[in-house]
Amino acid sequence: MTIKIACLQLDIAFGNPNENERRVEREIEKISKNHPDIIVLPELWTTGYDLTRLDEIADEGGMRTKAFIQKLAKSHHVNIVAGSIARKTDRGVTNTMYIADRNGIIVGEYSKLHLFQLMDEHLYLQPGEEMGLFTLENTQCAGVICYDIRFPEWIRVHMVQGAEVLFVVAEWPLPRLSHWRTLLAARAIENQCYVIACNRAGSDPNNVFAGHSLVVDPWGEIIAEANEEPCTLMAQIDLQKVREVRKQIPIFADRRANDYIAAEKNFLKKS
Ligand SMILES: O=C(O)CCC(=O)C(=O)O
Repeated sequence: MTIKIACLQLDIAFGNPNENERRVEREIEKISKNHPDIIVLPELWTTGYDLTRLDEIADEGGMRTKAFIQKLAKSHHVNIVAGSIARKTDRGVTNTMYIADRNGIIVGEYSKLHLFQLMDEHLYLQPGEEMGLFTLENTQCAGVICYDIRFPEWIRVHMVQGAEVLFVVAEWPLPRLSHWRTLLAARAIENQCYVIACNRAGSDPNNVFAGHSLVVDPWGEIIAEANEEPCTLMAQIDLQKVREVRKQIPIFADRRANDYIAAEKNFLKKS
């Protein structure tokens, strides 16, 4: 089964949800003419990293964003992995991804677990409490956000529960572009899954972002990659390839989870 993906590598207007919604609406309108099955947006696409103004600009309960992407998904009959947004909750603001299917139904949500101290996330945001598993096009998928890709054990927990495609949404800065490419390829190889990674383009008052959205196949080959400019990256993925690679080198059967847990417990007991 093949699935056509479009990653919208947007430049994000700093702290301006109205303008960002206009951009996303326009881009989705344009790209829908190519009939993608799944459209992916970057991290914090409504506000960017305007963290000091979250009181003003974060989305109360994610209500506005959910309604916005549900409407677009339904009217263009396309699945949307809607990057992430700053969401106000009872326990503070979370960095939250929503997923809408072709009928405009929210089929998943995930809030970033690992907060990135280098960009002050820990001062303004609360970590998520749930996993990022969801089903799209009859395929088990996982979604994580930016810094999360530095934590292979978190992604592994999703993969052992059957995920075949990993969506990564990001605002990854240019100085660490080489980490971005290497970490994404490593996550694909070690989990024998497709990795669909949508980064933002452009800059904000503190950072220049890397772009280079990319799609990696389960053998670790990069099958599509953007440059640093705003653009839409298109790719076709074939799920048969996941099954073939997993059959050829059966890492999920060969892994020794109980030994890892015992070794870690032992270490913790001693330390
Ligand atoms: O891990 C990194 O180098 C970048 C992470 C990041 O920019 C983020 O999580 O927003």
